Amino acid sequence: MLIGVPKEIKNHEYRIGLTPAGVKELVENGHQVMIQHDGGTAIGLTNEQYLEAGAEIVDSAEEIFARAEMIIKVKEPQPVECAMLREGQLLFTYLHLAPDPEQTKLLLESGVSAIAYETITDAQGGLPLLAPMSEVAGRLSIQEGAHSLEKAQGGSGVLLGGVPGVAPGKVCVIGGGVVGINAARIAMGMGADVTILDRSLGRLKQLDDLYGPQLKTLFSTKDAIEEQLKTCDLVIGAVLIPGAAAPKLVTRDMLSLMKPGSVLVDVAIDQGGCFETSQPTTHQEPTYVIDGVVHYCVANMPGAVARTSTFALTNATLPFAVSLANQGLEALMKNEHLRNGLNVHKGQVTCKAVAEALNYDFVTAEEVLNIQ
Ligand SMILES: NC(=O)C1=CN([C@@H]2O[C@H](COP(=O)(O)OP(=O)(O)OC[C@H]3O[C@@H](n4cnc5c(N)ncnc54)[C@H](O)[C@@H]3O)[C@@H](O)[C@H]2O)C=CC1
Ligand SMILES: CC(=O)C(=O)O
Ligand SMILES: [Mg+2]
Repeated sequence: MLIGVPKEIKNHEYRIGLTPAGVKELVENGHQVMIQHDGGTAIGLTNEQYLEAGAEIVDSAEEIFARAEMIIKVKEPQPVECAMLREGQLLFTYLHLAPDPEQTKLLLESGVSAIAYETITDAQGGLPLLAPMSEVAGRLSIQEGAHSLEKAQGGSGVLLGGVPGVAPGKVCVIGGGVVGINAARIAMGMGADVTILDRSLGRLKQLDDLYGPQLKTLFSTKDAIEEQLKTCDLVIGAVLIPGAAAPKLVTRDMLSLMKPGSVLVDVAIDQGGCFETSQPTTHQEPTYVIDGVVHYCVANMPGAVARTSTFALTNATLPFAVSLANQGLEALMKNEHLRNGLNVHKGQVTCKAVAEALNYDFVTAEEVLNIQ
């Protein structure tokens, strides 16, 4: 198969869809890979390294989109990229369609078969291609939150770890999945006072078993969240209902419960955000203030640490990319977990949560792929 990897064009997005090692593996499987010129240069992955791995270096995104049978990316295609997709082509990337009617419409119009990293599943009920970026974003959320608490950033001036004789800052993490546990781990490492909330008692038990009394666990209700808002310095939004728009767990009214200069980091912003006042921001201008509360809502957080993130992402995507390259759509027919990634196929929505969020007819992947 001829595979194309364009340079990412989202604001301050320096990740790339394949590392040179990933290219080498695909080439060894008998495939051809095109990498856009300087696609990885910003993170030290040079054109020479890609050439050595067996890639063809191609000057323009236009040529890559025109020639490739499968496009491998990181972020959801931007409108100019959607315009270059076509029927019969595979798109393998993050999509986050539920909160994004415009992109959904463009993908449907293109006829492309779009497989979203974030809805591919595994046998344990996890999301193996979302997990590596959730690990990055979870860890980064505390780094960004700590920075946003600084006075010069509009924060209250609290040091999360405190110092001898001064209490540490309080961190509340809403959602105890992959983002949540990674955020909690870093916050505890910095010496903060950390509470984590989830609606899954099983998950809270796991977290309690792992961290003991150093981590406080709470069942997530409106009341529990309101109580936390009154005392917390930093709140991390880390909930997910797979494929669906995030539930709004903190309303604008509830901001008045918070101390001035407190910080909300809404990691769930890529699914629309779990705070009512969240609006997607960029690495260039990551924060804004509403009712005295600093909001950090960057939808591509791992792009800030693009080198680490690119290696972590390719580690997880590569086995699926190889399988798609070897078998095309057959790979989806054979593997139900990969099939769960199919969101859009030849003008139809094949992810139930996306169809429900955006009012489209839902057709199962089995139906569109003619699986009996
Ligand atoms: N902004 C960014 O750059 C990035 C954003 N993300 C996003 O972060 C979010 C979380 O991802 P993961 O941790 O991987 O998901 P996950 O599925 O591992 O964890 C989500 C957790 O939320 C819990 N939950 C659901 N409803 C809840 C509620 N009402 N209250 C408390 N907990 C609730 C679930 O029980 C689950 O434990 C997703 O929207 C994901 O797309 C992930 C990576 C990067
Ligand atoms: C998961 C996601 O949206 C990201 O890594 O940018
Ligand atoms: Mg989007």
